[in-house]
Amino acid sequence: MSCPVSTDYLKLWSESDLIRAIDYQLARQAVEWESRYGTTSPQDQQALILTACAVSYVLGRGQVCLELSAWPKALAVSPEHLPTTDQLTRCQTVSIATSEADTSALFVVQGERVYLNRYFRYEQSVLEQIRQRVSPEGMPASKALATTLRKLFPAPEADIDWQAIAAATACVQPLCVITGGPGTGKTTTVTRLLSALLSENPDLRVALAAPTGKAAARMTESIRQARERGGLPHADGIPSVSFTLHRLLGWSPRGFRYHHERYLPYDCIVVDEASMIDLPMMAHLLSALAPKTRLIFLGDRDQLASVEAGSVLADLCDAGTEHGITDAFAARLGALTGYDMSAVIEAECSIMQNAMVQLRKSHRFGEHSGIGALARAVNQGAVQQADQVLEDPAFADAVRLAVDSEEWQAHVVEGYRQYCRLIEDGASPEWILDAFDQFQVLVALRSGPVGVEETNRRIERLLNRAGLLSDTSQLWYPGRAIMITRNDYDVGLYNGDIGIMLRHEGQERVVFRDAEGGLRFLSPGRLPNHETAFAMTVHKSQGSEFSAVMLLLPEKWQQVITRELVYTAITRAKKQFWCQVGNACWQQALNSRTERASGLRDALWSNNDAL
Ligand SMILES: Nc1ncnc2c1ncn2[C@@H]1O[C@H](COP(=O)(O)OP(=O)(O)OP(=O)(O)O)[C@@H](O)[C@H]1O
Repeated sequence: MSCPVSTDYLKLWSESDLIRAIDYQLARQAVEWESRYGTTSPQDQQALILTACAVSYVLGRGQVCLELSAWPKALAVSPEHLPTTDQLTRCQTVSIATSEADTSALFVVQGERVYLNRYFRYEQSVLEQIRQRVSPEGMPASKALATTLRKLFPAPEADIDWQAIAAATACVQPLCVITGGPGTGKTTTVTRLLSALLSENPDLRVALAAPTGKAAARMTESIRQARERGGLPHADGIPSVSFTLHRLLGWSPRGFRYHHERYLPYDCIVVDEASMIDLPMMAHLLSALAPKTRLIFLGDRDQLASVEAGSVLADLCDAGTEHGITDAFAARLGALTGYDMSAVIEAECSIMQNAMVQLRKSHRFGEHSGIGALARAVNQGAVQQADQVLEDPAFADAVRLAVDSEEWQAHVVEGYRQYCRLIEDGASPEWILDAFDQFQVLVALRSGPVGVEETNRRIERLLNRAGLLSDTSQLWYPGRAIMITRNDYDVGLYNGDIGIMLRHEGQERVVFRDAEGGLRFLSPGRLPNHETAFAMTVHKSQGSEFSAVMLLLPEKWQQVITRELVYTAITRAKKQFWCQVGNACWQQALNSRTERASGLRDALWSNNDAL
């Protein structure tokens, strides 16, 4: 941009969808608020307009703050018009007047980072809680803990069993992160470690939670299976249901029931799919914990971050790096598990290092799994290696389809055939819901020829032409699969919940699974916001798994198509993964990372005093 910026100019940007209406509104309001506190130079005013717009714009893209060195490319501003550090500092004097007596700064500037005040406070609150909770050497434990852990994780091998280390860490750290890709044993480990904690204290009050209803339901099921496999002592103390985080914290339109003045009534809380937790939710969760409540996060640091702003899990894991820990903590873990931990001692440790364990060995995807090999290659951005996996006939479970072929359509018809048959036969709703989980089409974008809306229309037409679904030109027809897109606490449906339209007792009903594994039948008119779900975006698929996944990417690469997005899509598949993507888009996707600006990582690294 070469001409000076004015709010009128931003209005034009907003009207042509370059920025969001809310970005323009914030810039306009900033100028209004600023004018109450005296006049500034036109240059300062321009810097203020730009800063307000850019901070809001990056927030809409999941970034907690604006980093001056990473000015958003979409806001094409020539270097001479970029705000200077001095101007930013002066921007801090702009305040929001909530009442005559009460004003608070609109922005907080920290070096090169500019935050909206509220987000700065969330970040500070998370940081403060982590500093208070992570303990350099861990909490004291009973003498029996080592014996219990060695029974639960028997036969020390030559190589360190990181599941045993993760369990020991979570038993002695008030806050702990266990990260790992699919099938690395996060659920198995947490089930065993809960058994160990319950052996220490049979009255321990445990809660299980996840960010979405779908993820909570999956956690319930995984924990049930792990309990059944385990034959674990005190397994009765492990809950058989999981909450959504909103439900755990007692959210209502009036606010949260549990907060810094009324703590959650649990001694230990396990949160699965923690990569999906955004910064405001993380701040609420941490502040609602009693000082002695233990918190265990499970998640995959390499997955896409939350849809809303923040990438807290990845930030915590980045501050934990590899398996390095302090010598005192290594001795502690060694005594608990029987492993020699001397090889992983690091002199310089961040505060998170003694509280984060990464599981690397996948027990689901062995050496011969194409899905596992592809996920690893994509994660490393190794395009050539990923291509080899996709082309190697030995890896039949990870296959690339030619862009101009109609092959994907044949797979879609096959993928949904069994599901459609069950609909036609009027099979039990449980079977139908199970059949729907067998296959899923994933896309990266909302609009365009390979966007979610158009792809759903194409799939409906395909299934109709194949004689598998009828009446697909109607809004509601038997077999229409929908996904809820907004939490509705009154109806009890949550973002990501999947429902299927059926004829039930002579009525049109949409069937959902509830958190306890039962069924709910609702009339279509009662549903909160929803959309057709034969295809869904990769973002919406987080927290779900399917037997087979088909990923459709557009020919032309777009900024949202990153390595993390492709990795998340691949790791939704349990048995089969197909993707249709052109070379250029594939290469660029694997070479692009999702950038998430935040001050958390640096702050966690800089606080070494406690260690
Ligand atoms: N140490 C182990 N030895 C053998 N099998 C294991 C081990 N740990 C886990 N498994 C098996 O690997 C599979 C995946 O384990 P689990 O569900 O605990 O992984 P996860 O990391 O929670 O997976 P997801 O990311 O899908 O939630 C299960 O069948 C489990 O029994």
